[in-house]
Amino acid sequence: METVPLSSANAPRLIDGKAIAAAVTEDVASRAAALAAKPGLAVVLVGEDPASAVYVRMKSEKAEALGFHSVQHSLPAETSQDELLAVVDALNADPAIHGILVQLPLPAHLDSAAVIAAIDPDKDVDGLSVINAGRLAVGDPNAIVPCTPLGSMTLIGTVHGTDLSGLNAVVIGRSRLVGLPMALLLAKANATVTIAHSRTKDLPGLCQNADILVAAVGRPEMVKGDWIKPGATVIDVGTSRVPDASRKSGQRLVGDVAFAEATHAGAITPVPGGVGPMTIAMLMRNTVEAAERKAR
Ligand SMILES: Nc1nc(=O)c2c([nH]1)NC[C@@H]1CN(c3ccc(C(=O)N[C@@H](CCC(=O)O)C(=O)O)cc3)C=[N+]21
Repeated sequence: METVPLSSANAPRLIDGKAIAAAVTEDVASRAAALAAKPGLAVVLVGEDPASAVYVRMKSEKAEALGFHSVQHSLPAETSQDELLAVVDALNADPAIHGILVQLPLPAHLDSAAVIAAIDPDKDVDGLSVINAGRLAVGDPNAIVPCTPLGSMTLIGTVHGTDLSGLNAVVIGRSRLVGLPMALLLAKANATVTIAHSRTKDLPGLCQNADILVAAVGRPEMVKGDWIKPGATVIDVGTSRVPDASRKSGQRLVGDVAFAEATHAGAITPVPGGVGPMTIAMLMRNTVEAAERKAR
């Protein structure tokens, strides 16, 4: 690989997810204030995974900051399937709750598909249910779209606008939460989309053809600099914690892209401060929208 020196002259444009998320949440706050009843968001956490606990707290705090009715259910790791389903049922029946998020992954003894299926589709602000996945696939405007892809599309829009005609997009990852819905949204926006995954042949060569590259694998710095087409827009969905002795915490957050090598990208999202804040902003947006629909 030819190494491109890091200089301000050829550095990629940084896509400031934090600032764009702030604009989204400002709009959400004004929509929330216009409603007679506060939007209600319930976040359910099972077990004590520390990373999940951090994210859940960030979500609850953001909801409170926006004037939402915010409830958090922190259940012990040994919660049974029936106990968790009873919590979901109670939230489904609660008219003060418009959005329900069950933090994933759940402990191994729980059946997450059955839990997600139990959430009222109109309160499924994660967009994970079969109903919302189907609505998205067929273009039903009532689809609740998963937050990370929705936020990623907004970030792409700041570079390319909403019409991606003629652009090649490669999505690495095919998960229900990110890769699959991301590919659908890109195709809907007229991009030519390829879904890549662990069995893809010549992933670097495929990526080199991408005008828009979305990395959603969860493998730290997997995408190398020479995989990136000069001028490409790079959306880095990964957030992995890696050991870093120079930090007080002993670790640092890195994406799926070797950021320091991406000097010739046209635009790139940093980690942290890129897709992550957009995910939370879009969760708030999906919740206020669910509350608006209920009020109609
Ligand atoms: N049902 C469900 N829905 C989810 O949306 C969901 C989930 N389960 N399980 C885990 C993943 C992960 N996730 C993130 C959200 C925000 C940041 C975020 O804001 N990150 C900050 C950094 C935060 C930090 O310092 O740790 C940033 O990138 O700037 C990251 C990751 C949502 N997830």
